[in-house]
Parts: sequence; structure tokens; C-alpha cells
Amino acid sequence: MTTEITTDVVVIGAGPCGLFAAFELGLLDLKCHFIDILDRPGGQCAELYPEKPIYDIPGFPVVTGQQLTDNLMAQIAPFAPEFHFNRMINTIEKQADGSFKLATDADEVFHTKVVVIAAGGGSFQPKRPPVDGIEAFENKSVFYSVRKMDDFRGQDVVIVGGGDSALDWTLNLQPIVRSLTLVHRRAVFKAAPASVNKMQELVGEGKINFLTGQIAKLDGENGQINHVHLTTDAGDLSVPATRLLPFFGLTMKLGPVADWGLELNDNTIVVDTEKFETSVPGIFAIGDINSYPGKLKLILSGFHEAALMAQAAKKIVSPDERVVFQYTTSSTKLQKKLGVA
Ligand SMILES: Cc1cc2nc3c(=O)[nH]c(=O)nc-3n(C[C@H](O)[C@H](O)[C@H](O)COP(=O)(O)OP(=O)(O)OC[C@H]3O[C@@H](n4cnc5c(N)ncnc54)[C@H](O)[C@@H]3O)c2cc1C
Repeated sequence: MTTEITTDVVVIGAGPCGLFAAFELGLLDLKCHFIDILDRPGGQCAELYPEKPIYDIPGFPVVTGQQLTDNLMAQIAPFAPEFHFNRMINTIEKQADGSFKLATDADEVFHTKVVVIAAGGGSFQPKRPPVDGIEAFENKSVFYSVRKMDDFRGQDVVIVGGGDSALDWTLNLQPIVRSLTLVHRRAVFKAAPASVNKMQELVGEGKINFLTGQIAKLDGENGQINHVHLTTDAGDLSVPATRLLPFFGLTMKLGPVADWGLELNDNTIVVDTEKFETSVPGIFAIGDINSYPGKLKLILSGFHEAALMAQAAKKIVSPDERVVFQYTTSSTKLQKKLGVA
């Protein structure tokens, strides 16, 4: 059944620039919903370099990608933005009254007056393992992310990879599956050491299997796998499997954004430098995804763009309301939300 959601602003992309936009929009009393194809906030900071230090966020001599994400989440919490993860916007349609109707691939429809595209380098798309015929099983028994844990309950699951996603899902799914085999090409992992230790404990207790090797072939029919053939250190093996989760990393692609009829410049969206509005009034673009003379792909540039965009968005959502510019220290609304007034 389609879920219908009405809001002031839909922000596509919960990277650092999108997240900060929720603060600037919240200050102006605008309610926002986030859509992100990933399963967590933080965009590149959380996905590509959670532990790398960043040195050019004003006021923080050093902060890691994950700390910045956590701080932004804490900063926007008083405005209670809503997050819809593991989703992609498929279509955006402008309505006769100037508002927008957005449809996601998770059967939701958003009705909103303003759209903010904060999609960074585009959507992170999973890298497909080099296995002949794997496409025939995708989204039926081969998945590149876990959207609903229940789809894995009671299943024979094979997870392939050695990063955080592979290890996190090994630990999270183990209690509900019938069997779980983790496969990685070597016994050295990129994932957090605590997760690796926990996984090794589960192997020691006989609750999961771990094999060093690579997927060679899939058996099954009508989209349903029944065996995964592996080339392992111990020779060729065939593991019974009803679900396969390969975590081979992500690549960035502009994706459906390219088809929304916006003026583009070399895979980025052209905006003005006053409001950061695109060629379609009411659709804004901030952060790495936009393009204007002198653009710097830095987090702090996206923060600035978010502040100016929010002022323009307010005029669209509440055209008759007079907005008085205020510092955060004199915003009584903010003080109340923070519980300090
Ligand atoms: C290794 C590395 C180091 C860096 N170091 C620094 C640094 O020190 N200082 C600095 O300022 N910058 C640094 N950067 C750049 C910085 O990370 C980016 O400028 C910043 O992440 C841009 O933020 P953003 O919110 O615009 O986009 P992103 O962080 O890219 O987030 C975009 C979000 O949009 C989502 N998305 C995309 N398309 C869709 C769609 N169609 N539907 C739903 N969701 C979608 C993505 O999943 C993602 O979560 C670094 C980048 C890298 C790779």
C-alpha cells in the first residue's frame, strides 16, 4: 500500500550538507523529511571516511567523519526531521499549484512545497560481484543491502565481504537466520576490530561459518538461488544458500537525478549563487551536487549554501509571513526547542 506523506521540505541526501540544512530549515519552522539510499546518515563522511580526521570545519580543530555526522544529528535533533533510509527518489513531478509529488522505490509518495537536492556525488551504488548471471537473482534472493531483516528470517544466508557492512550484517542477522556463512577473500578485515572479534566468537561457538575464498557461481531458478559455489583455500565448495548478500563496496553515480529535467553541468546541477535554486523553481541543490562559478566541493561551502537556501525555501512555503533575521542566541523558538528558554 502506498504511504502518502505531506511536508514542507523533502531533502534528498542525508550527507553533512543535507543534515545541516535541517537545522537552517528548522530555525525557520520548516518541517523536513530526508530520503537517502544508504541505511544511515552522514553521506561520504560516514560511508567513505568515518575515522579520517577533517581539519577544516570551523570551530573544530579536528573532527572525524563519524563525529561530524553524530554532532550534526545532535544539532538537528530539536527540529525532529524524519529519516527514510534505504530509499531512492524515482520521480519528481511538479503539480499545478507549484508543489511537488515525489515517488520513492519503497512505495511512498511525498507531497512537498520545496525539494532540496543534497545528493553529493550522486547515489552510492553497490558494486556487483563478477559472477555470471547474478542479475537474474538480484532483488529476489541476492541483495546488496538489508532493507527488511524479516526477508532473511529462517533463511540460509551467505554474506560476502570484509568491511563494516559485511560484519555488521553477519552479527545482526545471525540470531534470526537458519544458517549463516561469511566469505571473505582473506582472513584480514577492514571492519571495526570489535565486530571482527564478535564474529570470531560466533565461529568458535559454531553459530556461523567463516570461509576464505570467492564466489564462483550461483545455482538456482526463477530468481531463487539454492547453492553458492565458492573457490576457497580448501578447494571448490558448494554451500546451500537461499539468500546472498555481497558487500563489495559502493561506487557513486548521479542516478535518477540526471532525469529530472534540471539544467546540468558535467554531472552536477546548475544553481544560482543567491538562493542555490536549480533551473526548476522550488527545487534547490546544495553541497557537492551543485555547480556555480567558483564552487568548492567542501563541507563548509555546503553549510553556507544551506543557510541561504533555507531563507528562500521559507518564502515559498510561507509567502505571506514576514521573516525577521535573528541570531540563534536571540531566537526564542530555538531556545524553547533546546529547553533553555
Ligand atoms: C576521502 C575524502 C576526504 C574528504 N575530506 C574532506 C575534508 O577534509 N574537508 C571537507 O570539507 N571535505 C572533505 N571531503 C569532501 C566532503 O566529504 C564532501 O564535500 C561532502 O561529503 C559533501 O556533502 P554532501 O552532503 O553534499 O554530499 P554527500 O556527503 O555525498 O552525501 C550525499 C548523500 O545523498 C545520498 N543520495 C545521493 N543520490 C540519492 C538519491 N537519488 N536518492 C536518495 N539519496 C541519494 C547519498 O547516499 C549520500 O548519503 C572529503 C571527501 C572524501 C571522499
